Amino acid sequence: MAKFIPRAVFPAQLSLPRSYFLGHHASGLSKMKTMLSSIDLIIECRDYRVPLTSRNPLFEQSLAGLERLVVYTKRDLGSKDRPSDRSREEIIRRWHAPHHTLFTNHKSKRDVKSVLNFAKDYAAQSQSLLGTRILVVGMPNVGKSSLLNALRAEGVHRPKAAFTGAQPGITRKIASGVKIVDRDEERGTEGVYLVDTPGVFIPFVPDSESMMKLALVGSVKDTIITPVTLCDYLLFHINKQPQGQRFYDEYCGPTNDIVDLLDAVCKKTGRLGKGGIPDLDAAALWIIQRWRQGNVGTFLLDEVEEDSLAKKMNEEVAVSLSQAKKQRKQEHVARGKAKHTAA
Ligand SMILES: Nc1nc2c(ncn2[C@@H]2O[C@H](COP(=O)(O)OP(=O)(O)OP(=O)(O)O)[C@@H](O)[C@H]2O)c(=O)[nH]1
Repeated sequence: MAKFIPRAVFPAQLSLPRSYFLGHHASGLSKMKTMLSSIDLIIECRDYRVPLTSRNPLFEQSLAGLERLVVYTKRDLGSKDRPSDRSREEIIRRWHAPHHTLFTNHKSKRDVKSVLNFAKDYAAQSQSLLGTRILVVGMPNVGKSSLLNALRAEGVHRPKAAFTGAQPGITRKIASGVKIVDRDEERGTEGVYLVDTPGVFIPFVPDSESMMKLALVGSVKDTIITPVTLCDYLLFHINKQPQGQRFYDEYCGPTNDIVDLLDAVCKKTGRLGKGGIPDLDAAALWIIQRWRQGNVGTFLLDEVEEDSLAKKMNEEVAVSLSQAKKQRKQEHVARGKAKHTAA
């Protein structure tokens, strides 16, 4: 039998939307800016599976100058604590230096404690008389509220204070501070409070592949990109993993054809519509959900190398320059039209 060769590239999807910047993202961001003077520390949450694509230039601009802890959430979905995972994390740490970086699974006591200890040490150092206020920011659905709840449970043994959910946009407004560390007389520190914020999406996603990555990790609603396209992109990544096809070999042999895979899944799992027609969308959504739950491999969608962040930042500059050029052109055309109408 011929050796299976996975696709080397995924074709650009020119018709895909590349923005998802909603009203509550914009209002959340402007409210955050007005609060910064009363904030001591920022915790920026990033999804472990997309350490580059989840970089939001809006946070870089708005939060520059403030002390920041970068927390990579959902580590359990991207790492098995192999030596290769640990060396990747070292690279990511170096990207963010001098900011401190931590990697968490919200269900791991050890991971949650590492964030809590950072917050306690920070509070001890800053000796704020009014207590320490920490703003938690990040892309939609990255796990901000889950982290807040886990920190509160671990730190002050109190019940959940924020709603969480598998779709983006559960948190719509900035809440008031939630206590995660009590006043400590011995250390002479006041309490530590976390302020949860709505997820804020990137204003303009540079390419269709980045949009699909953000959709796969759940930063955009599942209705924005068709499930079959998204699942096809996931299949592209699955096939790139060593023995990736073992995640679907109970349905069919190795394939680069998403319809073949979905067809086989529909037949085996009974996802059939009227007249026995395979429900490809339902099968695609099912595979995507299984991946999101960690049942279809533990891998990243971004490639992490020492210089990847620098490259990404250069791309961002190029995109914003070309957008500025486009905007100037549109303004020029609009001015021309206005003159014509006036004449
Ligand atoms: N596997 C795993 N799932 C997580 C982790 N953290 C959060 N989640 C899940 O991710 C989903 C989103 O979590 P939320 O805490 O609601 O995310 P958010 O960033 O507050 O979302 P927005 O309301 O869009 O701002 C939920 O289904 C959580 O259970 C994690 O460390 N590991």
